[in-house]
Amino acid sequence: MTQEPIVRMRGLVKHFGDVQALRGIDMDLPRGPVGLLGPNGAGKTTLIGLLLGLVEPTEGEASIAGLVPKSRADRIAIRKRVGYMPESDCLLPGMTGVELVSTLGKLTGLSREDAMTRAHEVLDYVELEEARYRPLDGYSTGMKQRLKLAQALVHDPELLLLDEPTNGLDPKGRRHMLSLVEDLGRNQGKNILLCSHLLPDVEKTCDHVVVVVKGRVALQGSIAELTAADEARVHVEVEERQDEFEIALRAAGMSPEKAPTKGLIVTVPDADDADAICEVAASSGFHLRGIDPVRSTLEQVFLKAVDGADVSATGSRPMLASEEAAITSP
Ligand SMILES: Nc1ncnc2c1ncn2[C@@H]1O[C@H](COP(=O)(O)OP(=O)(O)OP(=O)(O)O)[C@@H](O)[C@H]1O
Repeated sequence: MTQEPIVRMRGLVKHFGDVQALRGIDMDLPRGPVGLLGPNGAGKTTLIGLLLGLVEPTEGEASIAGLVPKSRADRIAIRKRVGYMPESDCLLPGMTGVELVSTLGKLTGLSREDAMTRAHEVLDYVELEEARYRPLDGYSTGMKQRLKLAQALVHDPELLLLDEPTNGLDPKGRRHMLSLVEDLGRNQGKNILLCSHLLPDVEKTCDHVVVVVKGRVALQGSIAELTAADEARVHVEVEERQDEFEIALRAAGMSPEKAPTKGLIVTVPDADDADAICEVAASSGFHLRGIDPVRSTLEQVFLKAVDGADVSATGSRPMLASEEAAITSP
């Protein structure tokens, strides 16, 4: 049986004066960890604001687990069922970590005792051990980000909205944050909407992706399906004499190209039907080392989706895997 989508959006439009932040979003968000990707200004934060009832739509409607943010009663119910980790600093100066998390837990409707018990549990989870008793003003950026995640988790919500959780983190802090998000989605079965402009973050933690460009959904689907084997292309390697094999393939009417590292990429009518390549190899005495369907990377899928949109300026589009080295190298 297919599960109900956790979030539904129908005809969502949002204008800020002349700015058309969202231009008609229709989307059913599946359960599990979902990445919300898009260039700066695409409308991601506006979408999250609409889901939380912090922003009113100009047109259309959104719902979370059947609850509608524009209804006041539903907004209160949504607060109990949704955990929100904002991109901006939301921490109250002067408080200790445990005071902040338990206070925000009470605001979601937990009793004093439950809020305190849960605060300790989630602070353990994000590894803020003894730091929990220190004023949060002295926390490092990484500790503050983990504290923000802890407050989003305190009431064990059904849906987590995480807005740029790795923002400002050094490589070690980023790895730690991603391992927590991955654990929440993959091992603890949390529904997550991870809003990010970092493509590798989404690739590591999410099963499903939604790409928003200029206020519209440019692409959505399961990452496995979107990057599934390209039906028409296979990667071929021979034991030796690759150049001669390439010539033999051309003579047989195919158009092989050199693969970026080694081997050849050959376009065939169907990736499962590589018989023609095997026949060329057998008839000319080449020993095949392997024939594998070519998979797309999320990076290629993303670039295809935003084709036509202006993604050329550095910093105005999600970071690609090839650029990840800069943020992952120690
Ligand atoms: N309160 C507001 N008043 C006016 N314009 C706004 C407001 N909030 C957002 N916008 C505009 O709406 C558009 C979408 O903004 P939004 O913050 O939702 O994008 P985003 O995808 O989250 O971008 P970023 O990754 O930079 O945070 C932008 O052009 C932005 O300038």
